[in-house]
Amino acid sequence: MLGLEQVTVRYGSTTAVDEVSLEVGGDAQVVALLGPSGCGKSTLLRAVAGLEPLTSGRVLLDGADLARTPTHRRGFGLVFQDGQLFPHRDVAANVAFGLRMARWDRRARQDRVAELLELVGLAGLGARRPGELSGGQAQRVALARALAPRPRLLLLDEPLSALDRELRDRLTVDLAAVLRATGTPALVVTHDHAEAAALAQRVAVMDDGVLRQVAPPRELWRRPADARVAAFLGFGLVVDAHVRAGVATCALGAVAVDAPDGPARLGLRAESVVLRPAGVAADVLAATPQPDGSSRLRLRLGALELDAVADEPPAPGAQVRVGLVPRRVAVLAG
Ligand SMILES: Nc1ncnc2c1ncn2[C@@H]1O[C@H](COP(=O)(O)OP(=O)(O)OP(=O)(O)O)[C@@H](O)[C@H]1O
Repeated sequence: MLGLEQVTVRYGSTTAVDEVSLEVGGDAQVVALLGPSGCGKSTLLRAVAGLEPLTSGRVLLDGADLARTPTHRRGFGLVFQDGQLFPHRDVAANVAFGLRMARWDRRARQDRVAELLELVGLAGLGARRPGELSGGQAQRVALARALAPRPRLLLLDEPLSALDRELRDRLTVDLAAVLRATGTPALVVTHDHAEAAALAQRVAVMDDGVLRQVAPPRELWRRPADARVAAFLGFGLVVDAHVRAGVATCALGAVAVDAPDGPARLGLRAESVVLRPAGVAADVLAATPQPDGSSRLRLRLGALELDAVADEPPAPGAQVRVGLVPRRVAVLAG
């Protein structure tokens, strides 16, 4: 179990990481660190790896302080965005690198390399050079290399972000399966919501060096801590509502929510709002076609402007009736 206790990293007058406390392992085997560019995600990961000195705070592994343990003695596996494979060694030698360092004997190395290449779906490619691999294959090799010496923790910094969307979606599924299969605790830095939700049991939202919220993905997207976290998670609009007996009433009508009676704030994204024959009237300001044939609408409803999705695109200037989809509406916690 990795434990961060009030970890702070400063560069001169910039506080890149500000008193972050977090646990990785146990029932949160994979934790995703999600946040906008420049919020301090990479700095935190580098601090855990021992590549960045802490200004204050502690990094603990199974209760032991790592302050005096250099990077190569921490037993962590690292994977970066661009793989950073050794270009002059073949795939098998890349995967075997950590095993050589740890003085595994030849036979054990060969077996482990074969096992890892199989695990990441590259069996038979051991003799290839990195230059002969696709981007996706190279990232799989980087993952195999990091996992080979049975690390105590995996640190992944945007491991899939250099890949195109389709490949990335496929590799996300594979990466989740590999992490589950090996049971290795992992801290994954990403700015991709779908990737965070697919990989992690817990998502930590970081902003301006501070952890704003740590929660399982489902809970995070249903109950963001505040308007700032909600906005980062894609809830572009926050509306006031009143809850009674599990039903919230707001400018967009009534919607079932899991919240106590009283005032509440609802986070809405385009997918939260759909056309409903008996819904609330709104004017269409614009309709943008989506790749799947649906449309994204910009609507005006009284003083509000909001986004919605529609299967059939209405003409700009038309009036539509809209309502809310319960499971796509967030209730802000604060
Ligand atoms: N070596 C450094 N010296 C000075 N400032 C740095 C250094 N590394 C990072 N910073 C600053 O610390 C802050 C956090 O940077 P960091 O790279 O951790 O963010 P990030 O969330 O990983 O961003 P991105 O998603 O763009 O990679 C930024 O303001 C950055 O400019």
